[in-house]
Amino acid sequence: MVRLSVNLNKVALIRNSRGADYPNLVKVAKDCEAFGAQGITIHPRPDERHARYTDVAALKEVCTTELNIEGYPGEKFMQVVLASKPDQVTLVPDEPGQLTSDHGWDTVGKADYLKKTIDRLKNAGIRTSIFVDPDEEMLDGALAVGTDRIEFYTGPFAHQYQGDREAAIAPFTKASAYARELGLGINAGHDLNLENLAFFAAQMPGLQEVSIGHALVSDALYYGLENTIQMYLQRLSL
Ligand SMILES: CC(=O)[C@@H](O)[C@H](O)COP(=O)(O)O
Ligand SMILES: NCC(=O)COP(=O)(O)O
Repeated sequence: MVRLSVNLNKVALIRNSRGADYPNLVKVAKDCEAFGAQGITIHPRPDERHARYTDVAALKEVCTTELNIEGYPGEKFMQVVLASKPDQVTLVPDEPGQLTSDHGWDTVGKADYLKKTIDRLKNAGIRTSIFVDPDEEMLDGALAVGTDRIEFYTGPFAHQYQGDREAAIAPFTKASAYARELGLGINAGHDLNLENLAFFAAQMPGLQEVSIGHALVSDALYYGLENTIQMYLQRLSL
């Protein structure tokens, strides 16, 4: 089974735009879970333009499925996740102020930093995942730094999907088989949507979890949140 973790960054973005607490992130998270989501993700960035650091503790109190916190492991981020102990922390190599995530870690060049960070998280009992491109050298590096899982950055797959989906998926299928050989758990995310998700999941041996936010929240404008979550779950069950 591939778990669906709903990323609520875009819900937080709407909340923040009026300086009040509506939509309320905790309520939306609980509703997503009631509607079938198997996890909740947020990605607080240093400017807190969508998810805020304080959202981590608030969500930790209510989430009954799996709470996944994504982000660059600056000291503030680390203090917040070590205090709240979400189920999973996904390390992402984003610069402060980056519009959105657009690449995976250099797990070889940043090995010392990643290893120290992963050790701190694992010592606190938190499962770790690191955001990577589908590249065998980077997967070897991921294994060496001790992460439990990797999350494939699926932006390039999503962008190429319309033009040539076989070419788009090929590096991911290959890397996914290699990650399994190494014993790494496999997550994936970025720009997955109703059109590309079923194909992606079907071609990815061992895929454990997808985190989806931008497209899912956008689809909810048309179909409603409950229907939308069911539609994504249906894509994962094909
Ligand atoms: C790592 C990743 O792909 C997601 O966390 C994504 O970056 C969240 O998207 P936004 O921050 O752009 O909403
Ligand atoms: N880790 C990917 C994620 O949480 C959501 O990315 P997107 O669906 O908002 O592109």
